[in-house]
Amino acid sequence: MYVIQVASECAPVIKAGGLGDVVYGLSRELAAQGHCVEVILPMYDCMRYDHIWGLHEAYANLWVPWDGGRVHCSVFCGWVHSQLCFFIRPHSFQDYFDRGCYYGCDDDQMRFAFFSKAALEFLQQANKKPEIIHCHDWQTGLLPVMLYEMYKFHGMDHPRVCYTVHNFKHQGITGANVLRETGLNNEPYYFQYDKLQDNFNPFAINMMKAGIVYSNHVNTVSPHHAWEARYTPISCGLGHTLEVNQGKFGGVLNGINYNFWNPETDTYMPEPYSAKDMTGKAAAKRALRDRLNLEHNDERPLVAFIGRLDDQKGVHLVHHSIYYTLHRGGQYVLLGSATESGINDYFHHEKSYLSDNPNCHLELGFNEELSHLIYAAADMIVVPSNYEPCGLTQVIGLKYGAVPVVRGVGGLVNTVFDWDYDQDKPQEERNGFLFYQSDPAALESAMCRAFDLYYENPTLFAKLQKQGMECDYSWKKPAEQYTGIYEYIKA
Ligand SMILES: Nc1ncnc2c1ncn2[C@@H]1O[C@H](COP(=O)(O)OP(=O)(O)O[C@H]2O[C@H](CO)[C@@H](O)[C@H](O)[C@H]2O)[C@@H](O)[C@H]1O
Repeated sequence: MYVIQVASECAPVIKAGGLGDVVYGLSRELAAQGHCVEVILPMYDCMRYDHIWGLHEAYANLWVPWDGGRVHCSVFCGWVHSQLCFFIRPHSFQDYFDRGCYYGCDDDQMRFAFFSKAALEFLQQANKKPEIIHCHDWQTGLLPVMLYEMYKFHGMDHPRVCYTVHNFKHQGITGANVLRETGLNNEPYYFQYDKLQDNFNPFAINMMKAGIVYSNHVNTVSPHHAWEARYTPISCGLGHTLEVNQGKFGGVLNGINYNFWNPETDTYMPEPYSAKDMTGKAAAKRALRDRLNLEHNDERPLVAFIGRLDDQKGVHLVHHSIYYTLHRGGQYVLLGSATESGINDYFHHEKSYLSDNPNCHLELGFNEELSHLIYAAADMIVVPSNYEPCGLTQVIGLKYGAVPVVRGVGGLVNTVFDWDYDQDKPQEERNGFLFYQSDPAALESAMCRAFDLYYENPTLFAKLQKQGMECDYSWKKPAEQYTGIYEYIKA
């Protein structure tokens, strides 16, 4: 099958979080299973050009109809670790993708509406005929609208659209001007409740709702989160839209790419290791302690948090996990970045307060290389999220022998099975610790069991680590599920 992914991220060249991992990992696995896969991305000035091989201009003159005129774009093409990617670069005074950041601009909705339109225009002008266009998150929500309301009538009547929601919190809610600029001119038509109108603001359109309404299939990234989205307020106002579209909505659990996330081959670590021989993990711990000036003391378990410092991730519990770890004699390493200034200030303050502590390091920023070393060095990884559509850090942690301590929400309950209490799995298939309430006492109830096992029964703790490393969260099964969805909507 010929599949084109259209997204705002693809790791490692463009990565702000898990979306990038998914677009890359799924594309590679689909290709390995025999499909032809291409990825269309914005060409940001700040992306990791060092991860692109053979970058060259493939189409010099892509003219994109926009705001009653046309915008001149170039399309570059290159390989990101064997994955063929196209990068769209507009030459307009707005400099949509030359902002030194991926997101966070006042006109984000306009930037990504433009990108979606340019992607379709590129497919049409380059005469590409994908059977499936796979769109991700609100940034590409208008693509199926433009496909079925405009481009279908210009010969693109074949592609079917699969739309994946990675995070219901960010929906791309914006005004009617986006419709005018894209050429979706019939405002009263799109401002209907069963079309693009936001469910709560009658004067706004909702780009994620647009993707849900117009795509042939919609999914989120774990079965449990799909259930939460239907039956709890976690879908942030889109519950009724999902109810109406329930026949085409489901959940596919994310995988991770074991070529990239694998302690046996990871080049960011000092020594490789595997479930059979864990000596390399001790070397990673030494390297991390050296790098971050932490005390060298093998008695202390190393606890880590890696992720966006955002309300979603349960920052109040992340904060509590630092002090609980120190109280239990452990070491703590945090790697995270915050976009909200309040949260950012809070963790900067915490960082300076703890700066002299030899058992704690807070690294505030985004650092792919360091994240690999932390996963490898950690004994436990904490994921105390308020909500979590899937979560990748616990799955990566498992592969590196970091035992996950997670809150039982979203995809975390589809991937982590409690060592003491899981009702369905035998103990030899369990891999971590869970808690359910979102308060410090609940977090402690799980962390306490992890620390007790580490201190009181190291042999069993090592067994638990190995069981986690042997779990299979590769992309093989999820990619087969996506192929099934593609086949179904294509028929
Ligand atoms: N400061 C930092 N430095 C280096 N690396 C960092 C980093 N902060 C995060 N990362 C990396 O980014 C990825 C984050 O994965 P998450 O599952 O937490 O994604 P996120 O919440 O962004 O995305 C959303 O999409 C994904 C994919 O569908 C869902 O799993 C998730 O639940 C949903 O919220 C991991 O690879 C992690 O190592």
